[in-house]
Amino acid sequence: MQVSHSPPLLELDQVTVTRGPVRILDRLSISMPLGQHTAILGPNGSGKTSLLKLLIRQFYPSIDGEHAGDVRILGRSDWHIDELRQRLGIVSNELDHAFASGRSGRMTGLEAALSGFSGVRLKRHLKYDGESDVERARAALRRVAAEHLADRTLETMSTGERRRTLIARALVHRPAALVLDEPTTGLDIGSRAALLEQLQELADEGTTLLLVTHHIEEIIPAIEQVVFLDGGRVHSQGDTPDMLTDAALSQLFGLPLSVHRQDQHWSLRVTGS
Ligand SMILES: Nc1ncnc2c1ncn2[C@@H]1O[C@H](COP(=O)(O)OP(=O)(O)OP(=O)(O)O)[C@@H](O)[C@H]1O
Repeated sequence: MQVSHSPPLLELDQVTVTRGPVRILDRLSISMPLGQHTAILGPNGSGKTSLLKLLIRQFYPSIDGEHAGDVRILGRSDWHIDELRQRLGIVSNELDHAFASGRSGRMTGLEAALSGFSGVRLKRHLKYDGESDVERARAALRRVAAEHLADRTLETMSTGERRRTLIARALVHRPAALVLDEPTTGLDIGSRAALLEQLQELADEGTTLLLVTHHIEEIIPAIEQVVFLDGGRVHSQGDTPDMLTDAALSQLFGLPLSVHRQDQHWSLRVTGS
């Protein structure tokens, strides 16, 4: 593990988020060093999307009694969203849907990558700094083997092609970390393997990965730490091989499961009761 002396990538200290009577996140505490590739794994409804919304400032901690939780990213709580986007690349399912069709879907791969500089989602709002940014956007597309998609519109791309283009969009600022929300959802077996290999390469090149998922197959060899989320709380956390056991995953997902590992790839099967 290559952990830097920079502030942690992410620190959540006793964060509660409530909506009416619903306690979506419940005194959640997580600390994740920069340089440590981590997966947050949890069943449906465990709070994964809500955690992402905290990172992109769509959710804020709720006051819980006397206590207000704190979300610190790279040591700071008070980020402006534009500034934050330069340090933290985020590819969420919501972003993926937004770019799949409509006016955002009419952007080309290159325009979509360029839109990462200002975070806009429409071609007419594009703002970037001339040829040097165009070259950086092309370099980001190259990093995820998507340069050939530069002139194709997103609405004509396959799910896997669009996903890679959006990862390039998140990479244009060369962020310290990349946050990915179930990155292989909707991808066939070949596209999934190719994308996971590219994520492994990005991790090897020094981009910290934070993967939020319920697919154990997405836990690539680079992932060193796994945090189990359940009912808006951290259920447990630890080194990947210690966490991905039959007993631990059966308990997390609430049914008998058996874990398999072959050539550093994880998979999960439901076993007979
Ligand atoms: N705005 C909201 N108002 C009320 N309840 C909400 C709201 N947003 C989320 N929840 C509830 O909070 C819980 C966690 O939701 P969240 O979407 O974060 O889970 P998740 O782990 O991402 O699930 P999935 O894997 O199905 O996407 C769920 O029970 C959900 O119904």
